[in-house]
Amino acid sequence: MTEDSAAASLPAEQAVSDGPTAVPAALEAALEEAVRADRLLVALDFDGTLAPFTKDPKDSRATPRAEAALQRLAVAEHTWVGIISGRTMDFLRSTVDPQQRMLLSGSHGAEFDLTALGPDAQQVDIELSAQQLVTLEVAVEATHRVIERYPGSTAELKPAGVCFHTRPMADQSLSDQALQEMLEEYTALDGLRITPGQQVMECSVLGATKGEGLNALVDAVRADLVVFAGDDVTDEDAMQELRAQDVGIKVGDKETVAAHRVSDVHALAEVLERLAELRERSHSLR
Ligand SMILES: O=P(O)(O)OC[C@H]1O[C@H](O[C@H]2O[C@H](CO)[C@@H](O)[C@H](O)[C@H]2O)[C@H](O)[C@@H](O)[C@@H]1O
Repeated sequence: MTEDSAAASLPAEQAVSDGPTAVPAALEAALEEAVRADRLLVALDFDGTLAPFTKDPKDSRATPRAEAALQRLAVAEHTWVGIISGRTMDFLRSTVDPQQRMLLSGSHGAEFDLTALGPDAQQVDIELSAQQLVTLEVAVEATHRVIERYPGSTAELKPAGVCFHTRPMADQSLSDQALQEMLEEYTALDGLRITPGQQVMECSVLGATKGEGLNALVDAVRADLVVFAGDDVTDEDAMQELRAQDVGIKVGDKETVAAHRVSDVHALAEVLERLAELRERSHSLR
């Protein structure tokens, strides 16, 4: 049994309840330790972790509680908030962090905007070779072929890839079938990194992972300790990079190497609130 599955099996009254939060006891203990770090990075996936799923990807937003906690953490001393997402940098800049307080890694670790650290900070944009552009075009054509066969499915175009969405489809078994067909189409093509997700099948002509995204943020702020949360398969690439002292939190019930688990975006928002509160308190005592 992992530390947190032990915590999850505790009776409700044994969960720590302090003010508005009810964080599992093992996770509460890990957060109390984490806030003692000199340099703390709080790194988060976006969809399914901060934001509930929506039919149209353009509509998704972090929950108000998560957003408020992130803003508190982003202005806390020696504390940085990072977003490591499959979303495009345009979406992260315009919708997730318009106030430019966060470190951003988009397209699953392929692009970065670290200007929250200062005007000279690193920015990495996506540049594709001629061959990669051709591969991307072929992948987009394959996506449209499957969309024609499955009404309701949609495509989300990205600078280095394409995301095939089935959430708008009413019939779950047809949605599963469509995802399988999309996987087969992408697998038949060379030069693609394929990442299944929550009612999406995504491919990219770049091989970057969220593990690389996380390591770049850790290096940029020289973080002693990371708290990372994510819900999906691609987040496991970042979970795998966590060090002994770091805190990994899985959102939802998918398989994970993380030591801790919470049920959904709302439970994660409570954890972030608690983290903000503990970090502020620990600084006020220094
Ligand atoms: O790494 P993430 O921040 O979790 O992004 C992964 C993909 O998330 C988005 O798709 C998911 O959220 C959509 C909006 O709620 C939902 O419609 C879809 O079913 C989910 O899979 C996003 O649209 C993709 O671009 C991201 O790669």
